Amino acid sequence: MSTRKLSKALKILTSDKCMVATSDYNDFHKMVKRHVLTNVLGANAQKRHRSQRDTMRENVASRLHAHVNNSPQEAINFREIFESELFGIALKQAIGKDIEDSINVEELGTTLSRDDIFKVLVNDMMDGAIEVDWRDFFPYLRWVPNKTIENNMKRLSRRRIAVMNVLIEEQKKRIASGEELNCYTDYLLSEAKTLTPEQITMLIWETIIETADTTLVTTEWAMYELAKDQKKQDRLFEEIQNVCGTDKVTEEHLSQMPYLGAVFHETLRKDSPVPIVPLRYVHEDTQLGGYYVPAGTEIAINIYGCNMDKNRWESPEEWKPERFLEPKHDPMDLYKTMAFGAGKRVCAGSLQAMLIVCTSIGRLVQEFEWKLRHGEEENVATVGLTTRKLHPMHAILKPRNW
Ligand code: HEM
Repeated sequence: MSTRKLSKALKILTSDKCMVATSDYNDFHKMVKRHVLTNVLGANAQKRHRSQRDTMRENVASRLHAHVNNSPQEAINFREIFESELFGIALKQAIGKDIEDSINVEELGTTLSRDDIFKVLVNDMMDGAIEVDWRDFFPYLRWVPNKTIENNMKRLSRRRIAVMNVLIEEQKKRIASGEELNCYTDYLLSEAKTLTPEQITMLIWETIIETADTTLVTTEWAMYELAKDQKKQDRLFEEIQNVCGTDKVTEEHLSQMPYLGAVFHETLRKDSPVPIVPLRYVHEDTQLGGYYVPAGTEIAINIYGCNMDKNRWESPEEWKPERFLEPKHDPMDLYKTMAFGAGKRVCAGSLQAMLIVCTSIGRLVQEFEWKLRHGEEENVATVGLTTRKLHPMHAILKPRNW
């Protein structure tokens, strides 16, 4: 049951399954998953991209300090800063560099700023992915035209491809001038000879959208929970002080900080960023948990439901990192909440997500005391394909002396 079935909207937005995450389970999937792990997301690739993550943490910390220095009483919109820095990492991994100026997209007859590009490549696509075409639910009526949704998806897709083509053309010129960078574009252009230009464009874009969203969602929820619960935040700060002393939190410290790991896992459990695994499609008759599952069945795995099951978790509605400190939990086991799925289609980005989320939370709590803005506690609604907070968290920060 390792293949995917897509909605009409997703078929258009993924250029008919032309991504690792949405492809059928076949040779194409195996090849492109190997490519993304080799150059971007696998353990060795992540070592090579290490300095980008370190730079990101420094940038986030200094932007937060700048805000506190200028307006200490004013609540900060954490998402604005974190999202922008995360997009920077996504671009560096994908095309080798961040976007500093605006770019001219001739095909669209316009010039786009970095924020506009983020919207075209990430936000518009996330919104498009949850467009509901009623024909998905009544396949025997698929012949009835529904041009509004179809045209809208085609427009979004065309804009995304136009922007990606400009970014990739710039990199081709750079490579032709003799400047090579450690990034997915350089790798695919030189190694993936059997892929078409359209496939290469889609695969490069895929790493951008995947880096830019779920990691933000997880970090924002974790900071919300910590800012809401002073005692748990103090406990984490104490652990950071004991382990890091006067050094800044780095990736080397992670294995010595079980409470930080527990904060990560508990956030994935209670605020699962991908609450339902992208639909799996059964391509061969099979057995699952003693049940016969015929080929052609679509399976939706409700991770949120599993993680809120009272028979498995005590008081599941409470955010309690302590539950992950029990000896039965191995802190490096990324799959105890199933937040990253499992099996052949397991998330390829779990290591990157863990490294960025954990070190960011550690550094943010090391630098500042976090308190939610008045009235912020009630803002728990979510919106979108992932569990993005509907209202970005606003917190008041107080620099710590450490
Ligand atoms: C906390 C952050 C993240 C969560 C919770 C998450 C969750 C998931 C889930 C549930 C799946 C489907 C797994 C299945 O069907 O069993 C998935 C697939 C995938 N994810 Fe993630 N993800 C995260 C971060 C990332 C990042 C940062 C990247 C890459 C930059 C990424 C890349 C992928 C890819 C390529 C797949 C498709 C794998 C395949 O189909 O073989 N993910 N993710």
